Amino acid sequence: MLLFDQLVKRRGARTVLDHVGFEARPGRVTAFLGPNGAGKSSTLRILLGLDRADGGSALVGGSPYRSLRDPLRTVGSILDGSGAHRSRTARAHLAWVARSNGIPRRRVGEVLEQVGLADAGGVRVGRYSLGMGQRLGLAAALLGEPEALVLDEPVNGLDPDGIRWIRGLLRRHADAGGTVLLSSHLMGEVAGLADDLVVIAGGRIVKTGTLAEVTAGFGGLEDAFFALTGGGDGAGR
Ligand SMILES: Nc1ncnc2c1ncn2[C@@H]1O[C@H](COP(=O)(O)OP(=O)(O)OP(=O)(O)O)[C@@H](O)[C@H]1O
Repeated sequence: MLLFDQLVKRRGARTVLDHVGFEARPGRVTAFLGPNGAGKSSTLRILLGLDRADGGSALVGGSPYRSLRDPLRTVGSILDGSGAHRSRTARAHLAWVARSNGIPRRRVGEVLEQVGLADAGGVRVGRYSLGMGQRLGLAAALLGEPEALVLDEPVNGLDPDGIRWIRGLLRRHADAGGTVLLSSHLMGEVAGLADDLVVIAGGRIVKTGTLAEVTAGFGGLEDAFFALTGGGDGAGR
């Protein structure tokens, strides 16, 4: 379970997160939807201990990320690409992440297989396409077999096959009891995948609910999204 409660973040005089509160529950895929600049990455960065909130809390299974004993075994994440050095091979990168987190080496081969990079594990990351980089980021997120996955714009750079593949992977993770939270600024991507939607605009949560609940009274998710987010104007205040 991922729980955000009254989260406030200020940057200078601007409030970029204004009492953001929602939850992502086990067994569900939760999509965090909003236009560019709405506050999705800021929210996820606080959850993952990369940034501090000015108010409120963000908890992973009841604890702040920084106090987790085994973070990679609790929550796997993708933020800002794979984080791998260009001169390293994918296998070497994953082996390093595994070693520094006490994760058995055998997991490296398993996750490469799981994300469809088994044949590209020996290739330097600098030669990877955008889509391969996304797969590598997901491999690192899966290394510790975490209960929760937190993915910032995971389908960016994936082709239609890749999008179908990641949908299946996230669906299986949730069906096995895991928690999945993914952000997106493209509603079409999440329509066929998410159980629950959380819509943010201008640093405020404007709607939460199931796909049916969020789209009720609108022509579809796209109409709902534009109506709720004010036509895509997500610039904070
Ligand atoms: N390091 C920073 N310094 C100053 N302002 C920032 C910083 N990071 C984000 N912001 C601002 O905070 C607001 C929220 O940005 P954030 O990246 O969280 O939005 P987002 O919903 O993830 O958008 P995108 O889809 O473009 O990544 C924006 O107005 C952005 O310009």
